[in-house]
Amino acid sequence: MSEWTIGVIGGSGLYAVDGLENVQEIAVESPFGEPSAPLVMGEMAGHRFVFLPRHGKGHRLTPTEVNARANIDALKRAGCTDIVAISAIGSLQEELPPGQFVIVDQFIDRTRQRASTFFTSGMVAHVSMADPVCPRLSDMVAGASEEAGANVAKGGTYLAMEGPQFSSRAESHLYRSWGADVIGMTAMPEAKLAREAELPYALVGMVTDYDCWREHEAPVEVEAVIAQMNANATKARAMLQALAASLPDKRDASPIDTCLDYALITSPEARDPALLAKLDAVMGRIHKKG
Ligand SMILES: CSC[C@H]1O[C@H](OP(=O)(O)O)[C@H](O)[C@@H]1O
Ligand SMILES: Nc1ncnc2[nH]cnc12
Repeated sequence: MSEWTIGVIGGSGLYAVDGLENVQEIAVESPFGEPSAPLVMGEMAGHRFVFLPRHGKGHRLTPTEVNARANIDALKRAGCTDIVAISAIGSLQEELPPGQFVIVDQFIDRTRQRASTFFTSGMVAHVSMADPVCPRLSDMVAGASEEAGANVAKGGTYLAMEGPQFSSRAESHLYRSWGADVIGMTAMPEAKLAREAELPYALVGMVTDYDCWREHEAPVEVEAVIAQMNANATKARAMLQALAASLPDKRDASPIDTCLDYALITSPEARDPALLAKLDAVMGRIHKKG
């Protein structure tokens, strides 16, 4: 039996996956609020997959409204061992054209209106975000993306903006000057929360547009993003099938599986029992240890 359960967070244009067997839709309750949608659970090539459309059924939720805490908590409750997130991204670099897949490995977080930690007053933790994605999972999704026929850039810095409006040209130039390669509105705080929940996370970004920094080109509009995403979505689905086919049954431990061992700072007697109860999934491994 496979030791992997891959949570898949589908972004704009990817609202379902292909090839799942024994599919069940389950509404998972989270103490952090409502996840974006019920979880779609099934199997591919003998491995469990759990799919969640980030913006909800019919793309109801703005990037700010996506409850990333509830989503990550629900995926953890559903037994996910790892998370593959998929996102539409704007390109800030000439050599990353629409259609290109970028396996993101760094972030600049410019979001400002989102709950970005599970660990609030009564249970404080400081996880490392120096290396914010899982290298093993990122390598696997890079290989699977190539197998699906995509042009793949391994590594890239993702600027997370609040949205929902796209950037001004001045902002787009500023982010380029900071060394950002791609831009989106959702992978933060998602990646931070995955790390707090001890879930290895990889982000497959699919370039849909050149944002608005190219002075002589029309600025990004949703219509163009969706048209390009529809073209990319077939490859994204094939990438997931290639990933399933490439996974061994055995899952070696990742250092991310136990990263809270170095992150919790509140002394046991100062911990808030009510918050600890809410963290029964996020800190499930530590609760079990007693
Ligand atoms: C539809 S354009 C902007 C929208 O697309 C991206 O969503 P996701 O990351 O969920 O694929 C971007 O972050 C914005 O939310
Ligand atoms: N240009 C862009 N800016 C922010 N998010 C995006 N998602 C896709 N394209 C984008």
